[in-house]
Amino acid sequence: MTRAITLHEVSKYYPKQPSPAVDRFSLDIAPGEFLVLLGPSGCGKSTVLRMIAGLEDITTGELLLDGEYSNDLAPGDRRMAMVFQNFALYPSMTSRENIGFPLRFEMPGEEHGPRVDETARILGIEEILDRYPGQLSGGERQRVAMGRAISRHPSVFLMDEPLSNLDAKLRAHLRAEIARLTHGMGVTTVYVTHDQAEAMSLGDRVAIMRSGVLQQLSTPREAYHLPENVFVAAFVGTPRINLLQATVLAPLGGGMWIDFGRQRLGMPEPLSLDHQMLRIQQGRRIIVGIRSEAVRIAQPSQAHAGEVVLSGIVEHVEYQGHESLVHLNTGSRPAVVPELEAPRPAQQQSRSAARRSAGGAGTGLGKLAQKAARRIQASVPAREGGGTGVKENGSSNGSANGVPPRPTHAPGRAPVTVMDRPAGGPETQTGDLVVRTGPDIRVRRGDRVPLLVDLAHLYVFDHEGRRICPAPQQAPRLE
Ligand SMILES: Nc1ncnc2c1ncn2[C@@H]1O[C@H](COP(=O)(O)OP(=O)(O)OP(=O)(O)O)[C@@H](O)[C@H]1O
Repeated sequence: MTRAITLHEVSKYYPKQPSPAVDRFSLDIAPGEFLVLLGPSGCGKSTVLRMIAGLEDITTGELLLDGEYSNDLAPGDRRMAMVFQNFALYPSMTSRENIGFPLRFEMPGEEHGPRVDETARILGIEEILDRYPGQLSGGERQRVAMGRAISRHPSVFLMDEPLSNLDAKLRAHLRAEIARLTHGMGVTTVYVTHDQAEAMSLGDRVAIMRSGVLQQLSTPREAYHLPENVFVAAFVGTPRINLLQATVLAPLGGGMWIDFGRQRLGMPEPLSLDHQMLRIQQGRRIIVGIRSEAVRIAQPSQAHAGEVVLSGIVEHVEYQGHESLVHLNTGSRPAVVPELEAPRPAQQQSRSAARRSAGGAGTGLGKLAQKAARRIQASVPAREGGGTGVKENGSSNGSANGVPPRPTHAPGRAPVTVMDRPAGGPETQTGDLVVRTGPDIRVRRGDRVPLLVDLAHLYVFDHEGRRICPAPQQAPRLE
């Protein structure tokens, strides 16, 4: 049996925390769907997962399982199995005993052997059934942990960064295995990760979160091609999308340019519908997003229809084997999305990892884990609020043009804070634009090279970070 999960306007307030860890979060997960919760550390992913599991109380809002109100359903009655980052195996039990352990409670008095053997066969771990966790590699331990979840025949898998403790090669391998297993079993899966590549490759859909607020719920393809805001655009995709500050110039006499300061992009006439919509941004600060594959190094004479000309000075070439990434300085000012710039502290475990190691081994849905979660003190840094607009050169929310400020954000939709980064500052030394090229590109540091930008893949975000081009209502559906 597999379940439908609905979260309706769910919020979570932890004691003594000024802002909610999860803020009016709504989501429908279909039976058998693989849904990924994606976002930076501290954005509330694990809290959502734990509320679904019943390990965390829901402060306001509703959880429905197969349409039934389930906020108060005991964790053990939800038929869900959890897989954690730290494997959570009992060190004094063999793999066989670890996999069979939850069956003592699920199938009391019954013979567990056949169920354990069946699970081991699915996972290809028959050979390690008689070994202890200390005698297993990280990948094998995680397979055993998954075995323990699978053997229960749950109706839902809840996976909290299950691959983060493994090296990159093993991660990629197990990722494929998880996709195969969960789809094969048709079990509804909710998977938490901060790794966008993992989310993109695994999820039927991804729910991208920031500061407790759902930013976008879509297929991975739509998140990449039609990001709803600058945060999603910057979070999804490697290398990160180029984000440049600009102004729209649209004089009454005609013509339209996107002005980056030292260079301008001329919009071809007649203006497309999307570009006509940009006219209302005349004089305002905008953020332009250009993916690195939407620019090529080529002479203006080679431009196709829809390509416009820029130029840049080569700062650095990153050789990647199958391609090269050319870092260029176009003299523009990059826009910074604060939550994405701060690196994940090396020493600090993710909060969910800290909570899990405090909880120790177990089935993950027991009282022990619940108590351990509550022991986590409010020692984490204060989070930013829901976002108040753009921090750039004192420009305000459109009121300078006589336009009244926008109302505060709709439930669950906070504007995205974007910060100014001065041109010519230390950051621009590594280039403000990254262009993807073939591996054999012959350019040297200091060369000025001509660039062609494909306008069909140009994103424009307003000063609050919302995508305005392609216009939300015009965007073609991808599926
Ligand atoms: N028990 C708690 N008491 C107080 N605040 C908490 C508690 N657990 C989590 N938080 C706060 O709630 C917010 C969301 O935490 P959560 O662990 O859900 O984020 P996350 O996105 O899963 O992060 P990570 O990837 O680091 O695990 C954070 O700001 C965190 O500080």
